[in-house]
Amino acid sequence: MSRTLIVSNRLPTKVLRTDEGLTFQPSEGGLATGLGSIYRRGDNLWIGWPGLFVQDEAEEAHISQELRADNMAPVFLTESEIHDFYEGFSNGTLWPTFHYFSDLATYEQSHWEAYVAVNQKFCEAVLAQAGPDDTIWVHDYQLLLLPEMLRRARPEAAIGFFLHIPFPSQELIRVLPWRTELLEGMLGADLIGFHTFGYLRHFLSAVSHLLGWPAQNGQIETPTRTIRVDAFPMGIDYERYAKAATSEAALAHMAEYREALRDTRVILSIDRLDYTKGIAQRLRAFDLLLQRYPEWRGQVSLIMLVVPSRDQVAQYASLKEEIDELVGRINAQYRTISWNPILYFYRSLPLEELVSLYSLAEVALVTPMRDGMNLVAKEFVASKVDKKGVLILSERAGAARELSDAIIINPTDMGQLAESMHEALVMPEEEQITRMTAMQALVRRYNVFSWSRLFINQLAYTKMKQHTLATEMLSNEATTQLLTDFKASQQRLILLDYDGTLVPFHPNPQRAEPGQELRLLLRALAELPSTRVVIISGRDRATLANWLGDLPLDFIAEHGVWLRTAGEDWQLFQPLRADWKRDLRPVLELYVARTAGSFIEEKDFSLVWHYRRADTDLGIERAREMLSHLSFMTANTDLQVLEGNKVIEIKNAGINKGSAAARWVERYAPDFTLALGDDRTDEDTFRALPSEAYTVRVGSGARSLARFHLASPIDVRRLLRKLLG
Ligand SMILES: O=P(O)(O)OC[C@H]1O[C@H](O[C@H]2O[C@H](CO)[C@@H](O)[C@H](O)[C@H]2O)[C@H](O)[C@@H](O)[C@@H]1O
Ligand SMILES: O=c1ccn([C@@H]2O[C@H](COP(=O)(O)OP(=O)(O)O)[C@@H](O)[C@H]2O)c(=O)[nH]1
Ligand SMILES: [Mg+2]
Repeated sequence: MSRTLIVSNRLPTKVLRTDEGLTFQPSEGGLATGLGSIYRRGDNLWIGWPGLFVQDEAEEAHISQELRADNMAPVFLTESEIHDFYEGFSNGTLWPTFHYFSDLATYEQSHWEAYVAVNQKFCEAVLAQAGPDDTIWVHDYQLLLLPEMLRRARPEAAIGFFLHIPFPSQELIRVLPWRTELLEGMLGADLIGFHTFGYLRHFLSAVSHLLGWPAQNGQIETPTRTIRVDAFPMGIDYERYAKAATSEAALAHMAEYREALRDTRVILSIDRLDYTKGIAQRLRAFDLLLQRYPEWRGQVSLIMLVVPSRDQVAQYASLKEEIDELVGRINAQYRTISWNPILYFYRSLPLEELVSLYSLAEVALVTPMRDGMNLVAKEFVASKVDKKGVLILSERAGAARELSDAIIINPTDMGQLAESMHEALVMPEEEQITRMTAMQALVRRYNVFSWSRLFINQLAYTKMKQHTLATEMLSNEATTQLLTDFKASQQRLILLDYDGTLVPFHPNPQRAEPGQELRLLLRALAELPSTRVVIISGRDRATLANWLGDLPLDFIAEHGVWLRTAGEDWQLFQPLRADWKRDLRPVLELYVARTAGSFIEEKDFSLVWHYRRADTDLGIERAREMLSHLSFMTANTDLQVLEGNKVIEIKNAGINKGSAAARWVERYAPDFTLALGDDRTDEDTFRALPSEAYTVRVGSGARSLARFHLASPIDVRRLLRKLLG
């Protein structure tokens, strides 16, 4: 039976070493609490780190056995892995970078090496568990390399990846020395999920700027695969919180707290200790509230629960000191014998106590500087059974995209924060209920179960589409058949596109020379008996002649405008005009001036605008503009505007690679035809050939008229070498 394997750095259970021996406790943090409710459903398995350094094999065996019974498989980390991978690269490099705290980030080669090694360790742990039909769902920034590692070991596996933290602007990603590896690591997945559309957009822009792979309709095309990307805002186990809020235990706690607090009103703040959560800023804003509105002194207390987290990382330890100091100062300044401004707890609490705090508080103050989602905000909403209470929420938490009925604030605007607390404290009950009702409907409906169902279904759908849409890979069997047919044939025709097919793209087109190895290969092919090898390219004839003209090859240049049979002169496909260039060249020049990095290539009977070296987004934008501009200018002429890979070409209509290829078929009547090409213009060739021809599209999984697919120029050359026998 197929299962889902959840893979994350932290397991939902953490093991602690206490005086009484090992104890097992629920983990804190949104990933563990959020997903904790779903993995037990069905026969699923969760693979991850149990949160401590294990001393010996006996301890390891004991922990494995205990966790196994609860559908968990532990990955143990050594002390130095915890230091370099977890505290170092994950929480000292990636966490600050992805939360826009780049100045706190460290860049240590040894931490990076540990990150690679631990991702590899996770890869082996997954491979040891995963059956061929299992779905693998990898989570979060500690495992960015894992999808690609798994992909290499299991090319066909269904692999999903979800990022729980923000994905920042590509300006921050590009600072990372290992940015390429990290992005490529994620792209090993079939489906990549983010909490918000904003994070998704940043990711697509990073992939397009830093790797050069464009996206369309939520899909990224790499040279070898198509990857789906989407936003899936994570939810919570709504009923668990709603039920817990009315449980006997929670009601008992509530009564106890209420008695101790008498009629003091409560503002609540709950987070892991983290500089991204804006805890210190929140304290200063509370101070400001008491200054601006002295009437709240003695009336309102801030209950602040801070859960210990990552205390071995330097910035976390110093933040703890700052908070201690601030709480001390504010309390010392305002407290009275019967009233404490801030009730500060530095520990974690069990669910019933947590929920009774949610119920008790009139206001929840969730004001992170940056937060992937923030589940505390949703848990507060779910726990408000009587629908009274106000949520103050940072616009920089993922949750703010959904919870628009909260009071949305900018967490750095101290004045706004203080005012929002006042506003919350005086908000009429009716308005509280209206807002809370709307938020509850949303949090109840888009809960953690629907979230995971949506992701897993989307992953299955993506996988299915990959199978049905992709042109068949040129398999070993198909290659064997191709070679047999080739040997048996009397007259062979081989049509080879140049860029993207025989050689990879180069940012400067004039630098994509063939090289000695390719030249030897082409010569050997052309010297086989009864074999015509044709270079069929959009390039100008001079360049092709310069690079390959001395070889016994035929040429189709400028997309079919110029033709040359080996040993003869160039001929025009048909008489053509070029006087239109005079009118259109200034238009292209205008776009060159407006698009840094773009340039014009002039051929005898066409003009090409190249934007491969321009900023990717600007290039796409200008290309769109140019297309509409040119379609207006070329209406009712016999010119054609053609879009290619980062180029726009204007040429005479009716002449293309297909019409030229047809001439060769007519002239030589081959009984074996092989055509290879990577671009839209090569589809004309594929269309023009008889159905028994071997047509092969090179590159990504785009739809093609070709019968087969090959991944890259490397595979093309490998195939051509096989023809030599
Ligand atoms: O494992 P730790 O180092 O102890 O840290 C705890 C977790 O913190 C982060 O949680 C995030 O996930 C939440 C759910 O998607 C989201 O609401 C929140 O905004 C994130 O910060 C981290 O991403 C997890 O990997 C950690 O386990
Ligand atoms: O004493 C506590 C306080 C909080 N939490 C949980 O920790 C999670 C925090 O998740 P959130 O998404 O708000 O932020 P993260 O810590 O993941 O960045 C929430 O589910 C809380 O219920 C907990 O388990 N014990
Ligand atoms: Mg090409």
